[in-house]
Amino acid sequence: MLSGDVATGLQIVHGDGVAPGTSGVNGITGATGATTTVTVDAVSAAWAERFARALAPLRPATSAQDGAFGGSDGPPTVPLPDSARLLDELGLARATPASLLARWAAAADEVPAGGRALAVLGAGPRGPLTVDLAAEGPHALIDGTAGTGKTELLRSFAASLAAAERPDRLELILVDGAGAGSGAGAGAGAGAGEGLRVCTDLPHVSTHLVATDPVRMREFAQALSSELKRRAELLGQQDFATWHDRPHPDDGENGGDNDGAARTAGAARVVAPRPPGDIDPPPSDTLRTLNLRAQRTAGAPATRPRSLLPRLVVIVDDFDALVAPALGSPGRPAAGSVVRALEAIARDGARLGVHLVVASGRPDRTADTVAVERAALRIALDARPLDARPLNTATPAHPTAPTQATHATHATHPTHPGEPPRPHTSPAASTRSVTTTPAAAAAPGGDPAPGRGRLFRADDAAGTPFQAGRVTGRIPRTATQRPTVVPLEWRRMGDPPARRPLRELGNGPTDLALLASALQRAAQSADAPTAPALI
Ligand SMILES: Nc1ncnc2c1ncn2[C@@H]1O[C@H](COP(=O)(O)OP(=O)(O)OP(=O)(O)O)[C@@H](O)[C@H]1O
Repeated sequence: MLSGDVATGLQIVHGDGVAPGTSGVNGITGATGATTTVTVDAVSAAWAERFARALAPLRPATSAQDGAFGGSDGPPTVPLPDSARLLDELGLARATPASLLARWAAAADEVPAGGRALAVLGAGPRGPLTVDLAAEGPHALIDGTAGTGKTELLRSFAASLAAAERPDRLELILVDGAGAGSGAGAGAGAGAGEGLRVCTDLPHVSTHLVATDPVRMREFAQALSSELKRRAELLGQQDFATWHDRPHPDDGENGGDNDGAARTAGAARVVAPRPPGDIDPPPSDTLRTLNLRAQRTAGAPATRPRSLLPRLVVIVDDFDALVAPALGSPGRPAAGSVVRALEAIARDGARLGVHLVVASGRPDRTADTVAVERAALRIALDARPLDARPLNTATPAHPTAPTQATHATHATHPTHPGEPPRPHTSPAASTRSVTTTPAAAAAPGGDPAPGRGRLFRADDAAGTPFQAGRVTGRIPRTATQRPTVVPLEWRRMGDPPARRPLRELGNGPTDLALLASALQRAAQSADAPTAPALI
């Protein structure tokens, strides 16, 4: 019973819950008479409302009601937006060098040896959805039919990896497996048709290969294999994190002229760091292995301390076009060598601090590859909910996940021109990839939104839905003070406030350009050298 002008007097009457009308205290029915009197804090209605709203989104950690409250098997806690801006999900709506430096500094303090490999994929049911390649990978696979947003997600992957860690601790290598400008998504929006090239201004990117020139492709494959060898020799018996965890007396002190033999006692021979790449421009349009590092750091020291062994993430678009190149495609003669180098990463990369992130539009061509088999993180891009997909495509992504009636889709592999016949795919292999037949891209009742997907971690067969963050959208117009009115169900009262729909500036710079510029300035002021180009 609450009394007083602002209801601060509280009398607890201990009742027995019996029928109404029996004797009680102060007219309380069903009470036995025992009372406790307390004085409660006076709070204003506004305070109470704020408190209630703050509590409303909280859910029991484990509860029988998990399903109702959006536990892992239940409905999403927050409905996914139709589109998401990567910079918002990163908390970098105004990407500034200072905000990036703060992030990198936090990473240096908190992260286990070897540095961060964190990527924000986009908006998930409980806020930004993040994957950690170091802890949950080491490798990731993105499956999706044409136009579902694979290239854009790879770009966002690269951008958010870069936002999380300094360029001297994280290096990115980009491969456009089908050549830039191919694919159904090549026609619209900023960066359309450019493949991963739009990411080359990120200071973390050392090398960008477009798989159209056999000579450069072979050079690339050889250089990548040499890099793995260099790392294996440098690390000896240790793994990447252990190596970084050990004291490095020459770190940053003498520019690496001491090969660190003492600190790596017991380690194998220490090999020279990669030489910086040449500074010649790419000889032709189709031959696009850019020497980015040399262009950006003209005048920088030619080598870096040997102890600077960054984590390396190799991001590959159109992996299927490398595995089964089309007849007559210019890169076809050398595609096998690139695939073999990538597969060496899939096999040995974990210990060497090298990660592989591949996107495939044709799981029937890539399901049997080591790169796909070793991908512990799997992303299926498909706009429709799982229950709206044909049975043979609604496949649990992870090999250890229970399988459904899924074997029909890829029961046989087409043999591509020039390829030896391949063995009949086992049912298990056919469930390794997550995507769908080409027809699955069309949702009933309209086009699916690109970027809608589901992340499958090793221990999560059901997967987590998300809307991929877009990073090549134009910087949105600045916010106005106009109120936004949105209908809200009462069950959603505790959700974070709805965001105003984005209105992009027609021809302004893209978010990616904004972020890359801020990253470059941050890298410069942090004196964070990046790896030399691979070739
Ligand atoms: N997360 C996203 N949000 C909004 N639009 C997106 C998103 N991802 C992709 N798009 C748009 O969808 C179209 C196709 O995207 P993208 O090229 O990344 O698809 P894709 O799966 O790589 O296609 P393809 O296999 O044909 O190369 C592009 O116009 C792109 O701008």
